[in-house]
This record gives sequence, C-alpha cells and structure tokens, in this order.
Amino acid sequence: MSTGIAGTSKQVQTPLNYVGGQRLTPSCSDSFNLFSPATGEKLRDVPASNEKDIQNVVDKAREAFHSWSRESPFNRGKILKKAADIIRSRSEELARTEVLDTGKPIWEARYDIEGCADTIEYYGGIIANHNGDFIQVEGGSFAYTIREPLGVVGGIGAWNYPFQMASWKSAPALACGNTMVFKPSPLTPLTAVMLGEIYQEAGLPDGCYNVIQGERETGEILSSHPDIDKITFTGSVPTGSNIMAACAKDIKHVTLELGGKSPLIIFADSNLDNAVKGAMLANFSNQGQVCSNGTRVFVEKSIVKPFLEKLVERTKAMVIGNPNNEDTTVGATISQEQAECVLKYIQIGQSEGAKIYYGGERVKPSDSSLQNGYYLKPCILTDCQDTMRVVQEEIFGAVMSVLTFDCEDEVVSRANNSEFGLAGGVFTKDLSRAHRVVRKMETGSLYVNNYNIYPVGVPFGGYKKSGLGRENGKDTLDYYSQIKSVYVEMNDVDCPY
Ligand SMILES: NC(=O)c1ccc[n+]([C@@H]2O[C@H](COP(=O)([O-])OP(=O)(O)OC[C@H]3O[C@@H](n4cnc5c(N)ncnc54)[C@H](O)[C@@H]3O)[C@@H](O)[C@H]2O)c1
Repeated sequence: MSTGIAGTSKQVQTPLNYVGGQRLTPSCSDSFNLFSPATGEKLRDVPASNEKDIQNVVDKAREAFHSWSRESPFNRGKILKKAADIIRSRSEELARTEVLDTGKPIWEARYDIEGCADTIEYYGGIIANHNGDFIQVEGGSFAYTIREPLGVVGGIGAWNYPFQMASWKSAPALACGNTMVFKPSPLTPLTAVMLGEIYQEAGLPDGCYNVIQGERETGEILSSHPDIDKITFTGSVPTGSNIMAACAKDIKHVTLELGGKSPLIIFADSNLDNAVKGAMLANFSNQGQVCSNGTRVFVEKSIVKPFLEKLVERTKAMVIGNPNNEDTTVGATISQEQAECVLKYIQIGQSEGAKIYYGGERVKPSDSSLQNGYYLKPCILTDCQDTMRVVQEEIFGAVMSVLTFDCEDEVVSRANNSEFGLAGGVFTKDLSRAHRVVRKMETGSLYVNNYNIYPVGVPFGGYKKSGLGRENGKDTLDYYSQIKSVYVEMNDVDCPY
C-alpha cells in the first residue's frame, strides 16, 4: 500500500527489538507473521524473543536503573519534554507507520500521536512536584516520606493503540525513575521501537527503555521474570488474570487495563444530535476496537425512533476504505481473525433474537489493492435484551446494541448489571439527574453529554473486572513508585527496658 511517506517501509524492514539503545535481532529461531490489515498482505516475519533474549534485556534495564533512578526528577522531566517535541516533529511518519500496523484512518492515527506527545510532556512537567510528605510528630520529632521508583517495569500492550500504550506506560514509569522493558502486541510491533529511538535522541540513557517482540510465550516469560518489579498490562480480562497470577509468585506490583462492555444511557430530554454523535463516538471510533466503548446503548423508549433514524443517516455517511485517505472514517479491522470474530458475534446476536438495523457485513473497497483487507460496515443491532451474549460480552468491533428503557432506576440497575466496569456515559439536559446517575454507576470513567474523550490529566482505568490501577493523570505516578517513610527522633530514646 502506497503511503506517500518516506520511512514507513524502513520501519518494517529493520530489526524490531530495541535493547540497550539499539535495534537488535533476537537470537532465537521462533517468529510470527506480520500482516497489513488494510491490504491483507504479509509484511514480514518478526523474530520472537525467548528466555535468553529476555534475560539480556532485563540485565540491561537493571544496569540502567542504577543511574537513572538517581537522576533528579527535574532532569528526567527535561528529557521527557524533549521527547515530546521530537514526537511532534516526526508525527506524520509515526502516524503513517501506525496506519500500516493497525489499519486505522490516518486522522485517528494523527490524533493518537499528538495525544502521546501530550502525555509524555505532561509527565515531564509534573514529575518534579511528585514529592513525599513532611509529618510533624510529638516532642519536635518528625517523619518524612520519599517517593522511590520500583525498579525494572515490564510493559505488555494490546494492538488497538500501539504507540499510545508504549507512551502511556513508559512516560510515568520513566518519570518516576524506573526503567522499562516493553512488549507490544505481535499484531502491531512497529511504533514502540520508534519511541525508543526518540527517547534516545532526547537524551534518555541507553537501557532505560527497551522493546522486545513476541507472542503469548514471550509475555509469560516477561511477567514471571524474577528481576522484573512490576508489570503494567493492557489487554483482555483472561490474559490480565493470568498475568496477575504470574506476578503473585514474586509479589510484583501490577497495573491491569482490561476489557469492557460499557453502558451509554440516553434520556429523552437529551439534545438528540449530540446523543447520536456521542453514540457513534462510543461505538465506531477505531473500527469499534476501543476498550471503553459504550456498546450497550440504552435509549429512553419515547425517543428510540428518531434516535435510530438520525443514527442510521449519519452511519450511512461514514466512508469505509483506504485508511491513508484523508476522507476515510472507517479503516480496516486489525486481523482476519478479529473480523471473523465480529461477524460471528453478529450471527449469534441474530440467533438470540436481535435484528440487524444497519450494516454488519464485510466490505470490499473498490481499490483493487485493498480487496483482501479486513473491512467491515459498522453494525447497529436493535431488539436487544440484557441477557444476550452480544449485550454481555465484549466484541471489540463496531457493533452497537440498542436497548430501550422506561425510567432512571431501572436503567441504572441494568447498566450496572455487568462483570465489567471500565466506562459509561449519560446524555441528558438535566444536570442533577446526570450527576445522580454518575454516582450510582459502577465504572472507573464516566462521560456526561459526550463520550471517549481522554484529556491527559484525567486518570483512566476500570472498576470490577476491567482492571486495577490507573493510567493518565497525576495519580498514575503513585502506581510507578513506592513510599519510604523515615522517622527522625529529636529527643532521648524513651525505653521501658
Ligand atoms: N482498559 C484499557 O485501557 C484497554 C485498552 C486497550 C485494549 N484493552 C483490551 O485489550 C483487549 C484486546 O487486546 P488483545 O487482543 O491484544 O488482548 P490480549 O489479552 O490477547 O493480548 C494483550 C497482550 O498480552 C500478550 N499476552 C497474551 N497472553 C499472555 C500471557 N499469558 N502472559 C503475558 N502476556 C500475554 C499478548 O501477546 C499481547 O501483547 C480487549 O479486551 C480490550 O478491551 C483494554
């Protein structure tokens, strides 16, 4: 697929491990295939890292930790801020490479990359203020606390926001003085490595940020490695559960950003145009592959008809096709397997009694080079019931389930009827009701009169099975550091013995 941007094909061909400040081909013979979602063509074999490779990279990260952890927070912050500037200066190349890896539309990739620069700059800016406390105790004695890094952090990412995952994890980790070994999803290995080169150019010492490639086995070795102090993971609930179990053996710290099946509640008094736009943002961004998506859309009965009419009108206008085109709004699903999984869920929904109101089929774009890409038309399901699998399970594709409701108490209780608790949304003009509903919802993020907005200072993470810990915002620094308390006696020791 032609991108018109120099550099993206180079990013595919070069070694994709990044260890001790350089690209490296790992020693082992195992590898996995990398495909382009947009064209279905195989791009290359990617060598996977084994135990020996991981030992080598963890050793490098441990060695780098000794000096990086002693660097002043202010100086660490300066390097991060410089990295943010470099990201902005290379944003088009990064965005095009992200498109090649993920199949997402170019405008979404640009938005992601800009957000990553903001995140890295944000942590660069706030880290100098992440200090301990002074506590006055009796008789003039006192105590103080010191925030210290954890050590070597292992990061494991999913495929829907590859550069963002590497950035959201590495920025707070490095700011706190940790070093990192990051394993991207095997479906999207390219841009995490570019981040390593950007950090190096900004002045990050070699070995502080490293990348290894691999599939489940590589992730398992990393998460059970005794010299890793924390795992920060983004992915599915079953994998998160396995990782937590692997971390239990050595009592490692763990942050888990997992799946969701979030509710979006639309009351009859909403601004209908905004509610329709919100529902689309909550379901169709990034081909529906967003963890926080509000895929259970509860619409108050009296407005279902006009809501669906407006929704279909806007959805029909979405442009499906080449993700590198400026006007494309729906790119390719990540893989053949994921596209089949989404279509299978739609079939299951139909067999349970849901109706396809719009879309839900494979699309072959007219451009002959895209015929084997993984394109799907966004899907709207009606006649849904709370107990259906399409309403209970995370599909991770552009499938919106529309449900109806009569009153507030009923809808809140149904919205909370989920094992997940990542996000939720409320559309209403009645702000008292909005805040009342927000307080009753069992989720980590809530949106009032909008959806899927991620300002850099706002913490993000889940309740229930959707995760542990937070990313973004200043609270995240607490998850990448530990507190040392120091008591200082100012008097003679008072001892009963
Ligand atoms: N909460 C969030 O912030 C967030 C963000 C994006 C995606 N997600 C979730 O991610 C999922 C989709 O991503 P996915 O299909 O890549 O998830 P996944 O769980 O299949 O894989 C995620 C990563 O874990 C690795 N892995 C797999 N098994 C492992 C094991 N046993 N030990 C260690 N590593 C292992 C994979 O190689 C990959 O890098 C969805 O459930 C989605 O909701 C959550």
